Amino acid sequence: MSTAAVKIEHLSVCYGQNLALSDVCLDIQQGEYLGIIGPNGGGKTTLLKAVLGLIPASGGSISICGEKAGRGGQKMGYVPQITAVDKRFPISVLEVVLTGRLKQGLSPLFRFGQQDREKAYEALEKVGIRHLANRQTAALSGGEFQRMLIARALTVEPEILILDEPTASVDVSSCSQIYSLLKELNKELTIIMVSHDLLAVSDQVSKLACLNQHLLYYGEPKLSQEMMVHLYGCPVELPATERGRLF
Ligand SMILES: Nc1ncnc2c1ncn2[C@@H]1O[C@H](COP(=O)(O)OP(=O)(O)OP(=O)(O)O)[C@@H](O)[C@H]1O
Repeated sequence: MSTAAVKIEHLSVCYGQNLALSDVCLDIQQGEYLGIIGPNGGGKTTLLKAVLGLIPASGGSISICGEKAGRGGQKMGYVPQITAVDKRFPISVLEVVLTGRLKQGLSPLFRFGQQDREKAYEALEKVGIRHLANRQTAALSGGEFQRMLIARALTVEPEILILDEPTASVDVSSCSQIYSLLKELNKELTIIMVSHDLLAVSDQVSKLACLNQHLLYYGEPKLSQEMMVHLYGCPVELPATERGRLF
């Protein structure tokens, strides 16, 4: 049997006295496309950050392809949830994508090399915005901006792509383009995506996790009204495609 891409065992994470995650166990297989849903404050971002080794576990453990999380050399690309951007900040698309190549412990004299530029252009090509390389980020649409962030994550040549609400503030047509791109990338990469978009989650992913401090569900991407009440504490309008296959 192959090693799990991400193995989470009895994970808990606290911020001071605030318990954000409690006893979460999850085995994410290589090649999986996992969607994570849950209410605001349910611990979704915290789970992603713990997997990335950005915050410590208070209890339990996480391993990535058999290695303890947080060790150097683990191939994960991260598309963070960006809620506010200062549009006046003068930076081009290529410059943002290149920041994905930055490593820890850089000298002040560091300059990006030819290989960094090649990787950045390759990533831009992959997400379909190479032609925007020299454009200022302030002049991008919401969908183009998200593609740029995905390109940035791809420059580390990840085996696992982790995305936190990649379609927040993106219109319907750009959303569907981003989901097509993710489907394509999933042919080569394991994907873990947090989303509030229930239609996307039920339609796009291969596995679904429902998180509200505890892991309430992990399995086939089917949504039920019972599950929604359990997760959100009230009935939720399910997408039309889901209503047709309620279980
Ligand atoms: N840096 C922090 N310091 C203290 N508490 C935090 C910190 N980050 C998150 N929390 C708390 O941890 C809990 C989980 O937050 P988290 O951001 O992981 O939830 P989420 O499910 O991603 O929420 P959302 O859907 O709103 O993005 C919340 O109660 C939040 O207030």
